[in-house]
Amino acid sequence: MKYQNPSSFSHRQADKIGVLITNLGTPDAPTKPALKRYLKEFLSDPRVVEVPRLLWWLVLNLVILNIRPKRSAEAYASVWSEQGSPLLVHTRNQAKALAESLRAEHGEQLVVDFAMRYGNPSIESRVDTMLAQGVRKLLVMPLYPQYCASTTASTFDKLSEVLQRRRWMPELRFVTQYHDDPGYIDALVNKVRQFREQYGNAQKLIFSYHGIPKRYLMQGDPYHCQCYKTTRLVAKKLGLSEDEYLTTFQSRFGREEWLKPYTDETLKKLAADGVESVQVVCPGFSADCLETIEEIGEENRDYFLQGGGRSYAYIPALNDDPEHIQALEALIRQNLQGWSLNRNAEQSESLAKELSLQKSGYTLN
Ligand SMILES: C=CC1=C(C)c2cc3[nH]c(cc4nc(cc5[nH]c(cc1n2)c(C)c5CCC(=O)O)C(CCC(=O)O)=C4C)c(C)c3C=C
Ligand SMILES: [Fe+2]
Ligand SMILES: [Fe+2]
Repeated sequence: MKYQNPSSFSHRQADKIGVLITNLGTPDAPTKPALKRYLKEFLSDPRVVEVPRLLWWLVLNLVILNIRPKRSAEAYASVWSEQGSPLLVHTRNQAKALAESLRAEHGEQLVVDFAMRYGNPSIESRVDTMLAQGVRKLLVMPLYPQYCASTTASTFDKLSEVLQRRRWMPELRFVTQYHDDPGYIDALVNKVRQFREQYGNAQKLIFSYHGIPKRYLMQGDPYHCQCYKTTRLVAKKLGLSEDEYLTTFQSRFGREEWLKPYTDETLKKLAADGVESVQVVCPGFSADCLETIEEIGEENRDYFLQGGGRSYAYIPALNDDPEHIQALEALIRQNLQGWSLNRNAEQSESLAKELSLQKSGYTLN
């Protein structure tokens, strides 16, 4: 069937509102075959690698997927816990905390879940579960504070690809960014403050964001500007002067130029210039993952300390900190406005009355 319906659909279901938070995704296991599957899906996305398809197919399948999975599997193994990949664990906890606080107020009418753009749990599986539960209004919120076509728009592509194959699509809302949201900014400010109260200050606070090719910025992607604005708002609230903080970009991939200054080169230079202490915060990552724990927490620490620096600290992501959950909850409420959450009994009735199938002689499976 070209257009599918959820198998458990029933006209007797009351309408529900769904909130789906998403993140990038992660391999199913820290192994070479799992990494090959994950990287193939991720790096085949034309929103991520904007290169002519045939050329990229050859490079990806003949070179990258024969080299990278082994190296990446080793890196993932170093951050993996008993519960799984950090990104999966934190995102699951975020969804659980949001479900608890939102459902405490709105009850069964609201369904909260999470999905991953690549790998599992897939957007397709979670959207189908929601449709089967009777979700007729769906709010999707990718946990990328700064908009980027490679992440935010790619999530929308996937969502619309799934819904293109469904008979009954829900009403839809999609959050594209929250880089300057006051709740998000305050959560970051307090995270840095609390860290500094406990461990003391550093000469420099580095705001490190995931990089993208510079080409994407030149072609109009607002990501770079939104990163700088997040930094500026946080630094201002912290009362930092211009020489006390920096914005940098990490996680380069491939040979072309990415957004500069690069985090690793900056840390090497700071050490060489005699800076003794730095703290690094990664506001673009709503959850700790390989790129923060291993790349910032370990690899870049080594660059700085081996280059002559004396003190290096990574300030963890907001993860499921109560203040982060509150900020996300406020954003969700804001975006649910007008979707009546406290419907009266009459409105909550199912479609069973209007479509009295038995009476008209139809049966639906
Ligand atoms: C190839 C190009 C890539 C672009 C463009 C890119 C943009 C981008 N990525 C994130 C967030 C994350 N990326 C993560 C891992 C990761 N990213 C790339 C490549 C690009 N990212 C690769 C190949 C990998 C896999 C890891 C590896 O093999 O080295 C992660 C971590 C996932 C995890 O499981 O822990 C996140 C999160 C953003 C926000 C972004 C653009 C703004
Ligand atoms: Fe990435
Ligand atoms: Fe900019």
